[in-house]
Amino acid sequence: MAATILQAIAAHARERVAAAEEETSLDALQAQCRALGRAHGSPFRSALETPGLSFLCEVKKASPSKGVIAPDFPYRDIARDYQAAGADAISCLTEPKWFLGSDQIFREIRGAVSLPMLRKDFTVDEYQLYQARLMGADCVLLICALLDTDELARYLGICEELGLDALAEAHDAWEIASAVSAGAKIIGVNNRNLKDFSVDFSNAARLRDQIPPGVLYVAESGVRAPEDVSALKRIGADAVLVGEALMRAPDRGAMLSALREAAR
Ligand SMILES: O=P(O)(O)OC[C@@H](O)[C@@H](O)c1c[nH]c2ccccc12
Repeated sequence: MAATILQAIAAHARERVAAAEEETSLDALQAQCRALGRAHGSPFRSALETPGLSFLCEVKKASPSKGVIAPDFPYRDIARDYQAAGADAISCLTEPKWFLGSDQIFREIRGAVSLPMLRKDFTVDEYQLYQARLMGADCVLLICALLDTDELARYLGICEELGLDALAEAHDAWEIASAVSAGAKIIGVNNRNLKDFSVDFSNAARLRDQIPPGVLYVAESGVRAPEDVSALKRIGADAVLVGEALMRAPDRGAMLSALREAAR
């Protein structure tokens, strides 16, 4: 079977971890985290728990399916615009090869806004969880298609120790069941299939009932217009993750305001 792009991205993530470990060992990273102490307060989770639909706004220069989305990429200004227009949290891609993100971009945005931040990367190693804590992330992404239930549970345990929230991302009922049994408290259902990048906007709605009460529910990808937001609000999503539509908008603040209006 031909390797999917997801597998290629994951393999590259493993190489990135190996290269980073040459510089700083896992032990050293863990010691730095201990010195920093556990993060307090779960601001990411709290942002989702507030009544109404929360907006997770993504800072993303490129993607494997679309190539470069934002040639001009004033990422700090973009994050500030999101914050000014009422975003509840920011999702920042740090994957360098396909999404043209970086840890440095994350850190700079962290310094520019006060909103909770999701470090969006392809978690394949616990090393990345400690990295996330040290770059000031409030939440990490755990993609169920890359991790079995035991790994998910182990990573969720490390996140708990570090005081990080975790967004477990699923694409089908089976992956949701895995996330639930691993103990995920925030589950995202992606409308985009990461194996072939096709987007089926009804996916998040169709799988809504699979998410148990008490687990926060994030609908991800393919939100283009106010009516998409209203549809996700109707099914009782706690949050929506919007990337490309905001990144391409000539006036990002105005676009976010229009989307938020549709969620009222
Ligand atoms: O740009 P969109 O269609 O609004 O989608 C945003 C976000 O959901 C998408 O970037 C995403 C969802 N899950 C991911 C996992 C890895 C990288 C990216 C993603």
